[in-house]
Amino acid sequence: MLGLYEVSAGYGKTEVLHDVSFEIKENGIYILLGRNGAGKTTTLRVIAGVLPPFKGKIKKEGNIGYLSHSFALPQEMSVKESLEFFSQIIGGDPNNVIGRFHLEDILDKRISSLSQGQKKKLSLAKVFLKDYNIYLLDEPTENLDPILASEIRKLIVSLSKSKIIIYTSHNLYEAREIGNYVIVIDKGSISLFKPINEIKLREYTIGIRASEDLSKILKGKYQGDYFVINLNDPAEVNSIIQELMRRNINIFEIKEMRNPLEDLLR
Ligand SMILES: Nc1ncnc2c1ncn2[C@@H]1O[C@H](COP(=O)(O)OP(=O)(O)OP(=O)(O)O)[C@@H](O)[C@H]1O
Repeated sequence: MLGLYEVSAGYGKTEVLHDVSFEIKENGIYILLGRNGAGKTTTLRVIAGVLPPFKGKIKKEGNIGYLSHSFALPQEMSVKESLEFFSQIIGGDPNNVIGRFHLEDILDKRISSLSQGQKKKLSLAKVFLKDYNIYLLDEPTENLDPILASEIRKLIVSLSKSKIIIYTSHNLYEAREIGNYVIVIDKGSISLFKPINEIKLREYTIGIRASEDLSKILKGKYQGDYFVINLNDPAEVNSIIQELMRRNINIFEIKEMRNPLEDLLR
């Protein structure tokens, strides 16, 4: 369980979060969305306890693992030394994370010489050294190659059955793929807190490039080369493809034109 009750917070005299309230009782992945500077990182910092709020109450049951955006790794240590150091402080066995986060080849490298993605892998390894009840993950897949990003998403999805995970991301496709709930923060205030399914189902827009004029066959309109169709459910794509194939129309391309989550940030 995690609850924020009329929490205001900021830096110096500047208030960044204004009366933020929400309660999380169910396990799952809560995607925290918002424009740059909206207050996502500040929200996570307040929950993690590294930034004391100006006012309000925070209730947390269980321990918290925090993947910070700006976590300072010990630059002079090697990857291996840093993992041993973290495990002495917070517990856990480095051997359990070395393979999981593909750190084998960089164990002897100094942290100061790592790429951004390698640093991210190490920061993730630190968070997953130990088992927590609540995970706060600030852009966990940023700077990762697509293979590792996909593995991290799978790991997070499998964990989410028994954990509360708050996840910030600017990747709306990723958010849609793995999120159970979406929390939108707009200029320091919560503007939406909803199951992601309800948002997914609202509208789905695809564009089709094909060998024939589709306006005589389907409901929609042309935008450039693409015939654009609004669907209520992504599964409707299947019947459209079948219909076009039945008419011997060649489909060159089908793409998603707009992600419904985008609308939440406007
Ligand atoms: N250490 C700090 N000192 C002063 N102001 C800060 C500090 N950190 C953040 N801010 C300000 O607080 C506001 C919210 O920042 P925050 O990092 O929480 O936003 P965010 O939603 O995580 O943004 P982004 O998507 O760009 O990472 C911004 O206006 C930012 O300039």
